[in-house]
Amino acid sequence: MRRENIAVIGTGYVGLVSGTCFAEIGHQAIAVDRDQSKIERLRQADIPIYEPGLEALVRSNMEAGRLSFTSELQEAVRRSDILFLAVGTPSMPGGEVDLSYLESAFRQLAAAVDRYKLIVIKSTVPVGTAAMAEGWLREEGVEEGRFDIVSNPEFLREGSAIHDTFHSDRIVIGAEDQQAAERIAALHAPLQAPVLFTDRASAELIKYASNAFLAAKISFINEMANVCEKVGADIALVAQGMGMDKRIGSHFLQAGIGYGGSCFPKDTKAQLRIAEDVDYDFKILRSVIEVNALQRERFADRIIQELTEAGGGKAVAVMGLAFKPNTDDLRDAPALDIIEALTTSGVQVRAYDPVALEKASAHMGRHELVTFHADPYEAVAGADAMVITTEWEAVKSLDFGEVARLLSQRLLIDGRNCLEPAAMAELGFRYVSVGRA
Ligand SMILES: NC(=O)c1ccc[n+]([C@@H]2O[C@H](COP(=O)([O-])OP(=O)(O)OC[C@H]3O[C@@H](n4cnc5c(N)ncnc54)[C@H](O)[C@@H]3O)[C@@H](O)[C@H]2O)c1
Ligand SMILES: O=c1ccn([C@@H]2O[C@H](COP(=O)(O)OP(=O)(O)O[C@H]3O[C@H](CO)[C@@H](O)[C@H](O)[C@H]3O)[C@@H](O)[C@H]2O)c(=O)[nH]1
Repeated sequence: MRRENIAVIGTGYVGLVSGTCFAEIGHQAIAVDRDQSKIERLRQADIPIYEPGLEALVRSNMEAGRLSFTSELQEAVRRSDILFLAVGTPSMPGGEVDLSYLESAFRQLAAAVDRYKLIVIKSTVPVGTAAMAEGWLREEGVEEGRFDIVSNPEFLREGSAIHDTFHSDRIVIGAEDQQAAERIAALHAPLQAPVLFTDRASAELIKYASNAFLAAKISFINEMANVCEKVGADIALVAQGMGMDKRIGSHFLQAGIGYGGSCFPKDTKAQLRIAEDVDYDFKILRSVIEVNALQRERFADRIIQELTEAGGGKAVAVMGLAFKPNTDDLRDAPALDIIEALTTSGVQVRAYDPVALEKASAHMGRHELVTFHADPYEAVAGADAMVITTEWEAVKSLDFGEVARLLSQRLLIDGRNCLEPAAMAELGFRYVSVGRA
């Protein structure tokens, strides 16, 4: 294998995980971030995000001299032959993608293009961005022939990012230049993943299409769950039966309070906007987004209805703040919207999360109706109901006999369908879940 000198620009989830994994498979990787405090922490192998297994991998690759961190972008570019861009591409209020971080990184790196550089866009970007980035480099005076730009979207999930990288379903390489494409494929060869070569526009679109399709699966199963509640069917069995059909597949059919996180909400809105910009009304996607927002609202309404029917309780323990287990990421976390809806109705919230508590309290600030608890039993003690918003193992494995004793009313509302209805009923709970009448 040819050992490449790689710079990864941006050390969020994607930059940090992919830079570390490139080092792990034998390349020389330097990870760059403009956030100096992040770089100082990373140099001590102090990982700013919670991602299982990442710290050990960063540490061992730093010790082996294959991974380093810097805030000097141009220095990193001079020392490297392949540059991966993994900066954020957040949503703007109208759904359009904010490419300002990407543009600024391209313009900054231009001054350091002292010889041929192979530049790879790993950030999720709208169709046409790779072509536009060529224009940014030319405007900065970089000569034609000194670079190629390749699109190589990232498909890892938070919480299982390292596993996903080493067991990738596919590596998509969108390029105009065949040699550039083959070099990026060779770089990934130790991962032994299937490679799909495409043009750049198709690669850019594959990323949005994949996220939009997965989000659609979730909204579909959530609507089926809502129907199940009305007709007295069980969504878990419906999903199981559907998933046994290989054409449908069993993944992403978990009904609940809908999707959140740093990707699905922003990427579905971006894809809708991309379609609008070419005069296409992407009707399914519009509904997927609407259903997802409604699912959170329905759940908050259900909690209030259950509290009222149980005699007007006013305090709930909200278990899980991160948008999914095994991450401390709070971006577009359903729990935060649900807490807001509850407090707006005057309900007191006793919030628990095994890893995201500190971030959540910093993010939400002080609120007279919200308290944060590092101990799950303390969160539950004296509350009128327990609400599950993230299916953390630490929540699923609680001693529910003890929870029943600590709650002032045995009301358990499970937004992730992660507990067994019969077992909860046996403990005397009124157990409410999504789509399981
Ligand atoms: N988070 C995920 O699970 C995931 C998965 C697949 C794809 N993506 C996509 O990957 C991209 C990055 O996502 P993320 O969650 O890792 O982002 P993030 O927002 O967590 O991190 C981006 C990092 O880039 C840094 N940065 C911004 N401008 C810079 C510059 N000019 N020079 C150096 N550093 C700079 C920021 O300081 C920040 O640390 C996005 O486009 C996202 O949609 C994310
Ligand atoms: O059956 C399911 C599966 C997921 N979710 C929710 O969907 C959201 C996203 O989950 P997941 O896809 O596991 O996490 P992400 O880390 O956001 O990963 C998605 O977004 C990334 C960023 O683009 C992509 O790289 C990944 O392929 C894509 O799965 C979370 O809120 C989950 O709770 C459900 O409600 N039901």
